[in-house]
Amino acid sequence: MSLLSVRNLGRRFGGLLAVNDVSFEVQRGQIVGVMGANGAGKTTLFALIAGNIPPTSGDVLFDGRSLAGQRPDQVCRLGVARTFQIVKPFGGLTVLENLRTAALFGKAAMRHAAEADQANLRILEDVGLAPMARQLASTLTLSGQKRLEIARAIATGADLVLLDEVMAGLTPTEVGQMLQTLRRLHAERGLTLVVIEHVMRALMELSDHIVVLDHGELIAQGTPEEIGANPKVLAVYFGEGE
Ligand SMILES: Nc1ncnc2c1ncn2[C@@H]1O[C@H](COP(=O)(O)OP(=O)(O)OP(=O)(O)O)[C@@H](O)[C@H]1O
Repeated sequence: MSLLSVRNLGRRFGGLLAVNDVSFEVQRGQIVGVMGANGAGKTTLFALIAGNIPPTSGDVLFDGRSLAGQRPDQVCRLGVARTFQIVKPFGGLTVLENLRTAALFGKAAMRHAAEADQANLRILEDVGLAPMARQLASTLTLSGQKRLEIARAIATGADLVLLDEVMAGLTPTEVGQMLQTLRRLHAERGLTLVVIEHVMRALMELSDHIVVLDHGELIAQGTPEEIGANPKVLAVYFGEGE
């Protein structure tokens, strides 16, 4: 059984079909990339999976269970966590304190702050933020804040983590480092990842499987090699093929 099944999912905003009859599967342990131009519906797709907004049609199954009508906190407690494109750490709290709520109220459901801190320090080591654990989150660089966002999603104890443009705005060196971090987290923590990214080369390197959205519709899916050679994808990105 797939860990995540997106089934004929749709979301309308007034006259606009932001997500239109989208279906795909994510297997446990996979890294699935989501590609698409600005406004293609990628972030709306994440918001629908994570329960931030309800779908107008279709369904999402997580581990065989429908997420329809579930609030974000309920979806999180089932084991799905997401990051946000615009990072919003609690700037007045330390990096470690930022992770506490996630560990106490997410699927991990830890009972005590000390227990949460111990587990979260290991996560901070994995994302390269351990030296900044006691620093205020507001003092982190953009790359650091993106890493904190990832750490917070993992601290919930999620099996499935949805990463929304965690490489946007990073330098090429930082993108390389982020790819290494994501691969390590995936391998060592047995996470399943769905990754939205505009940095196409990075997405091609990282993903086992890629889905491509265009104007809300899924126009292609397959391995990175298949997507790189798909005429519909080339037409959307480079105005060639077809
Ligand atoms: N709350 C909303 N109300 C009305 N329209 C919305 C809302 N959220 C998104 N949209 C519209 O839905 C479409 C898809 O937006 P979405 O943010 O999902 O695209 P995206 O692929 O994530 O784009 P980007 O790469 O720029 O983040 C866009 O036309 C957007 O303007």
